[in-house]
Amino acid sequence: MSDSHVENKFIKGPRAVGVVGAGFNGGQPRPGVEQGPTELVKYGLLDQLKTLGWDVTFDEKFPVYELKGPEETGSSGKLKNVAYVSRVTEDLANTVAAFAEKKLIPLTLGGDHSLAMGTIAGTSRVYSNLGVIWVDAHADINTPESTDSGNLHGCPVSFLMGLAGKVPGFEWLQPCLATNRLVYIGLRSVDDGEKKILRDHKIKAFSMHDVDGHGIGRVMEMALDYLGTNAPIHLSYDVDGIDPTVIAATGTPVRGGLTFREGHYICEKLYETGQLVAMDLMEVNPSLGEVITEKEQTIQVGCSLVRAAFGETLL
Ligand SMILES: NC(=[NH2+])NCCC[C@H](N)C(=O)O
Ligand SMILES: [Mn+2]
Ligand SMILES: [Mn+2]
Repeated sequence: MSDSHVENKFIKGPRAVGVVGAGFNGGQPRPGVEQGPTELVKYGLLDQLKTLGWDVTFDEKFPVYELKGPEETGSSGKLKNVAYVSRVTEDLANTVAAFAEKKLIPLTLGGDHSLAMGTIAGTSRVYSNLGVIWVDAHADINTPESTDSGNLHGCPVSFLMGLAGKVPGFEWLQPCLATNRLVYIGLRSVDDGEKKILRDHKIKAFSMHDVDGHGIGRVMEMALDYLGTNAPIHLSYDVDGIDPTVIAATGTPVRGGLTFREGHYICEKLYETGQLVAMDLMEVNPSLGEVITEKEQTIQVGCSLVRAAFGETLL
């Protein structure tokens, strides 16, 4: 059993977490995800952290972000809500950076995953050589050109890496994450354009196929090896990385995901390393949950098995 008081390599002194409630849904079309932080807090998350011996500071400034006006819903090319996402993520970057500077571990509760533009931009201001572990069914690395949906929660990684080019409205966000400072775990729904980006930039990715093949223990070992034992690590956790039989209330569920244990092992292992300096918990949408009939399920699984046999999940 590991000691529950592992010393953090980067944050000495009191164990303090800065919780940011980021109730925001502008990076995708499904309402409800803005209630994620409120529900997590209502369920007792803050008290649970305190019970574990953490000093908890809760930023209550933005329980739910509000659209300022119609100009924020305007699109730019294929991208939707550019002004809205830009304003909120810039704000979030400042909030997260302020916590990190004060030696708190920022824990951002989403909200949709476009928020990671803000959280990772924020921590990268404070920590050099930051590594990111991105747990997700999706790669979220679409560019303004490659995106089909135009939803910005499918794009944060390309924005952070500077692969999106200069996006009007996003002048505040400068490239702050090198292509070799990120590792994905759990991928299984990656768009063709994204696969090309991953290959072209040799981005480190452990798909579900890799998790099956190596086991989650070995995958974490390789991920940590890759980022380095002396690097601060930001964990950006999209709950849809976990299987929908476990996590149903999320906007873009994909079957065949991490088990309950695999999902937890990632967090436990990171804690053990003492390298975790920030965490996001994203895409919790309390208003969702899916019920489908047996007939639909059979057709869906049949198609999905055929697609798997024909290369769909190959990166
Ligand atoms: N954070 C997420 N759940 N992202 C889902 C992205 C899905 C798809 N790749 C898109 O670009 O729209
Ligand atoms: Mn996802
Ligand atoms: Mn995501």
